[in-house]
Amino acid sequence: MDQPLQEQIRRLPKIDLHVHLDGSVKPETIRELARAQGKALPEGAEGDLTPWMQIDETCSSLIEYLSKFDFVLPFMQTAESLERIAEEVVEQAAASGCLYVEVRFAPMLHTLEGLSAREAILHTIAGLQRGEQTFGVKARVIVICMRHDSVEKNLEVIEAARDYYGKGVVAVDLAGDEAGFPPALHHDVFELAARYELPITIHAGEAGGADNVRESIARLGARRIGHGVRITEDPAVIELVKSTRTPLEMCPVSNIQTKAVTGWDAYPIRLFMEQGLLVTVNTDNMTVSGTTMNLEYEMLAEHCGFTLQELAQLTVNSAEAAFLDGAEKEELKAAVQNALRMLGL
Ligand SMILES: O=c1[nH]cnc2c1ncn2[C@@H]1O[C@H](CO)[C@@H](O)[C@H]1O
Ligand SMILES: [Zn+2]
Repeated sequence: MDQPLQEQIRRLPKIDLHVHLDGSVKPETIRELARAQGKALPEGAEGDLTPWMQIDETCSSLIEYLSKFDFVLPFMQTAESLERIAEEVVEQAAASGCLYVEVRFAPMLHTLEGLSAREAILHTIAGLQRGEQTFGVKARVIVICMRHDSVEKNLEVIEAARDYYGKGVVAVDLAGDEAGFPPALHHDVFELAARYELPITIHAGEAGGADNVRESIARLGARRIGHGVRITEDPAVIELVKSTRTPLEMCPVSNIQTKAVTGWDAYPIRLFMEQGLLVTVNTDNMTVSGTTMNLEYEMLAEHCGFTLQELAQLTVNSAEAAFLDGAEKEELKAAVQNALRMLGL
């Protein structure tokens, strides 16, 4: 990529609304946590741990992509590890010029050694707050229900999220194996979330079809959609996303890796923008996908011909789509506009 454009992308303000905590752990941190926690790393994991944590070009599906998370989760079962990793996600976001991040994680995945779901949330918020103070990037939590978990377990997650709503938590989500566990299984869970007036985002239209997006908006009350790339399969769903002004949290590098689309040529981001959808661009998993916000924007410039103005518009969209309330949201929008003005954009 030509140097000046890369440099200009670095200076653009950015916002990451879709980044998983457990998919964004620095490899050196896992080595240090393993040592501190007295846990062995698998045989052969002597040098750089990146290959154990990052997917490569041979990835054929979301299922294969999700297998990478098994490596890190054993080291993310303590208060200290959650706080440190959360803080380091904010550090990485700062390095990519982010003004704001919404970091998501599934508390139940961190309860294997005695932490409760509430404690997992509390410590993740504490880590993000430390990161916010140190690196100057505002950071909030999205609490995830896993698709393969029972309704009872996910109702518990919603209860825990509710306790921290407005105290660091901004929304709830549904993630995991979309093809194996359709949205219909989770009606009761998101009905409770809606009753508590928790904002909802749902991973849909990634490893499943456009119907999952329709169902997530119409039946689960989703206010944003994670990915949504496969709404191309049904014009009526595109229309629904448009008429409800539902922002799409697109994650280009991840979507190419999980084969949600066949390749960059088929990546529908430009199509969605032309159709008037509110599109945002995010990392999904910085370590698993080997990406950063800077790299996502560079890829769009390189493969989809995005100009600097078009990239700037994506950040404006993200500020609009953020799960922040009144004054805080206005502040974020103003910060984006200020930063763009300083760049002459
Ligand atoms: O792109 C994705 N689609 C669906 N599920 C995902 C994706 N990325 C991560 N996770 C799942 O979310 C869990 C909590 O962060 C991760 O452990 C992973 O299983
Ligand atoms: Zn995701």
